[in-house]
Amino acid sequence: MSRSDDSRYLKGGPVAQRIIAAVREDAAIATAEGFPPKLVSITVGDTDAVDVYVRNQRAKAGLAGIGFEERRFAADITAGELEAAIHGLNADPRVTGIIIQRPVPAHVPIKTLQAAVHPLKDVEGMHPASIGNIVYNQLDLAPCTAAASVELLKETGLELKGLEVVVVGHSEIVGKPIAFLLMSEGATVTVCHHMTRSVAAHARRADALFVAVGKPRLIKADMVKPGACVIDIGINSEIGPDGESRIVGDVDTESVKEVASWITPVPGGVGPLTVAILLRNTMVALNRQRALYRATYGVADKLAAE
Ligand SMILES: NC(=O)C1=CN([C@@H]2O[C@H](COP(=O)(O)OP(=O)(O)OC[C@H]3O[C@@H](n4cnc5c(N)ncnc54)[C@H](OP(=O)(O)O)[C@@H]3O)[C@@H](O)[C@H]2O)C=CC1
Ligand SMILES: Nc1nc(=O)c2c([nH]1)NC[C@@H]1CN(c3ccc(C(=O)N[C@@H](CCC(=O)O)C(=O)O)cc3)C=[N+]21
Repeated sequence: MSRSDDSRYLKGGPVAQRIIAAVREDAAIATAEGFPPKLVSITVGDTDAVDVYVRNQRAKAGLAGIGFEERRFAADITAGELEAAIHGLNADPRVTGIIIQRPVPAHVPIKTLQAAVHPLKDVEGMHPASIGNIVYNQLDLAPCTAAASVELLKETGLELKGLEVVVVGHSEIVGKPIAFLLMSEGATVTVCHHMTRSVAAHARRADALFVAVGKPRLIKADMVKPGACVIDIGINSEIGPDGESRIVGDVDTESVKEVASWITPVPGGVGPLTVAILLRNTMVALNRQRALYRATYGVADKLAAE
């Protein structure tokens, strides 16, 4: 391999910084015009991956000039109480965006919660109506992790048209939207899941391999085509050799980086970009709300003046 280790790592930080700088400018203008953006996060129960995400959301929202509020609920809250809380946030004009952190406890139907978020405040693009947009090739507000993963693939400069892509994992929030985004870009997409007969056989054909499963070191070097781009989406907590808790992805990075031409590190890959895109989506939501406001009250003002 002629390239240095470092150039093989596809880092999310620099792309995230560019996005956050642009969001910061937009947020400052909107705030000066009387529309300060604000994101509300809903967490139910306790999960390590969610804690990392929320901590970074708070920090980066602060940098971008977006208000951030975390609502934490006990794991035994009822679905009805959660829905009521979401309806309250829908009705609050100070709230721009709502994100429901996954997973939620098994007794709470996640789809009902996602459908309760008003589509104009759906900064993750998880309402059924929002998911529909990416099927129709309207891509300006897509689920954040999926958008982040595809954006990192684009950083390689690879031609997406006709690219052989394999996605391992088909969750509604990561695997499926990645497949739709890539189909929109002209890639040929294969999606694997736990019933796939041989994930390895598919993975070895991929020019770009996306992995979102939640199993440390699931993807080993012999499952990767030489020269491929590997996007590791997993965020798993484990205890390292030093006895400290650490975050690892779903790919055995040490061995795979010897075969792949590009690999996203964990931490430092998809994660930071996911946070940046969540903030960018918050501004997309704000602009849609402002457009509706203008269309509704702008016309009313004109009528009143006539
Ligand atoms: N970096 C980021 O921004 C984000 C990271 N994540 C991380 O990504 C990972 C996946 O998250 P998420 O999609 O929400 O997880 P889910 O548990 O919802 O989905 C996991 C998927 O992996 C599939 N799967 C399970 N075992 C295998 C296997 N042995 N081979 C192939 N496929 C398998 C499952 O298939 P089936 O349904 O058929 O069982 C399912 O489609 C987690 O580590 C999570 O923490 C998640 C969101 C954002
Ligand atoms: N509705 C919903 N949407 C999600 O997108 C979602 C979710 N629920 N539940 C939890 C998972 C996990 N997730 C992360 C995103 C960024 C980092 C992140 O910023 N990681 C950094 C930081 C590492 C650190 O600070 O230690 C990194 O990978 O470099 C982590 C985890 C989003 N998820």
